[in-house]
Amino acid sequence: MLKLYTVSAFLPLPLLQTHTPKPQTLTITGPTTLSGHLTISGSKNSSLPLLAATLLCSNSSLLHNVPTNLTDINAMLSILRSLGAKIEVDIGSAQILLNTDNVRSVEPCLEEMKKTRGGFFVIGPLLTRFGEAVVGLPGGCDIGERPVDLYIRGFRALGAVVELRDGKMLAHAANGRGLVGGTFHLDFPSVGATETLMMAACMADGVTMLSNVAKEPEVIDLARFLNDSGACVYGAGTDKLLIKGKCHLHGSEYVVPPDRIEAGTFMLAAAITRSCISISPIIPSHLACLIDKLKIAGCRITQFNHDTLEVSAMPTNVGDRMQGFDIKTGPFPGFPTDLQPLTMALLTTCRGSNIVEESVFEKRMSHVRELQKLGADIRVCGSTALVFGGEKGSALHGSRLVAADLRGGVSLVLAGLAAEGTTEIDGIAHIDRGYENLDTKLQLLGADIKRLIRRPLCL
Ligand SMILES: CC(=O)N[C@H]1[C@@H](OP(=O)(O)OP(=O)(O)OC[C@H]2O[C@@H](n3ccc(=O)[nH]c3=O)[C@H](O)[C@@H]2O)O[C@H](CO)[C@@H](O)[C@@H]1O
Ligand SMILES: C=C(OP(=O)(O)O)C(=O)O
Repeated sequence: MLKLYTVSAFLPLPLLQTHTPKPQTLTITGPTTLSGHLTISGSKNSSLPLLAATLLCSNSSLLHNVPTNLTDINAMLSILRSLGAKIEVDIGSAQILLNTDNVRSVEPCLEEMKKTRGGFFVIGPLLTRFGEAVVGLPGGCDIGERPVDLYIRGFRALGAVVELRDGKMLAHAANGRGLVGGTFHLDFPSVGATETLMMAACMADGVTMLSNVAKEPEVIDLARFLNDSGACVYGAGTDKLLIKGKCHLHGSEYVVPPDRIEAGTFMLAAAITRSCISISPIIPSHLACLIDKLKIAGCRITQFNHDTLEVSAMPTNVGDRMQGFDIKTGPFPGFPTDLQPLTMALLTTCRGSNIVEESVFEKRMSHVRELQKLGADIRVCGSTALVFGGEKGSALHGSRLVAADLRGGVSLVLAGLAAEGTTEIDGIAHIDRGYENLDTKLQLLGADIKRLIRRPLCL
């Protein structure tokens, strides 16, 4: 079996992928210096629960600034369509119009469910709207065990009978009618469980009190959309939610905010390449932790207007030895776990021995082995990594790598931008789940990065 490679500049992903996409490879030639301005897409992790929440709303809902060129978003749209939702996507204006009035099914397509963790959000709206739901257990990045115990116990607190069977969660209202308000304390402030239980409680009969909930900006977005649609959700952004159930929610319009993780990714890209770029729109308070760390490293971060940041990591700002720093991930407002692998890539090029502690997911270290192939000196013990940059930071060199998950995959792209020579990265379907046109955006900033489609040739 021989393989042929063909080059394509930018391949928009089809809206509905009915076929298995051909394996693709990113090839990066470094080291690169980036410059210019970049527009940040709408947030994937806000869009996914918002799309699910439209199952609670009568008439049409209109979402603006949705990152429509993500496989995660397209899998979510397929899941909603499999339930009977009518959906119109305007790719050019990043708008999605949804009407779920004709939804009758409580069991979304199992195959589509396997493609995205976000698809599991539909269980909350389905259970509260129809009194029952049968939903495949969530997929998503392989970064830990990712159990669903908080969802199960939360639904039970709202009067549901829940069991796991044949890779699915089966839930129905114990009273045969619908969910009822209840009280539930989350052992850990899980983002997905908070959002799912919030949606379920919106149409439960009575008042629900959820404590130790997630405070992530995406939770606040969902609460805003639900309240705009007639729900009564109080306390979003604090660790307690009080939700008064309503019999009826109506459609509304919502503008998805910029993706804080994509913004952080490009800030780190500027830092690792010792470049100066600007990005907008962003909400600086969503990135406070990263901004603080980059300032410690010596980067100059300047805010223009309310939504534009310039990140300068030019040698004139940071010297030729960027200062390292330690990080410990945690729920918002802590350091985002989604930026941990990318920050680790930067730290390999910084001075000193720096500690990266992953406290949210127990298995989010798969990028380490690949970064080591580039010459990085990293030692891992459990969920903690020690990154040795030495006096100057490691000098990375190109290699052939495999992305094993979304953010781990993009950490390899960042390292490839800084490495001497050519880096090839396979497994980029993981990256396409969560980054719109990453290669095209980096090209616009001056990176030498190409997407290759691998066509196996059988002789
Ligand atoms: C689509 C989406 O928004 N994904 C984000 C969401 O994932 P997701 O919602 O899956 O992450 P969670 O906040 O639920 O997970 C945090 C921790 O809680 C644990 N847990 C969760 C639920 C449960 O029932 N039991 C349990 O033990 C998980 O195993 C993990 O260790 O938040 C994560 C943490 O910010 C981000 O990395 C993901 O990008
Ligand atoms: C882990 C992520 O996504 P998911 O929760 O969908 O696996 C992510 O966005 O980094």
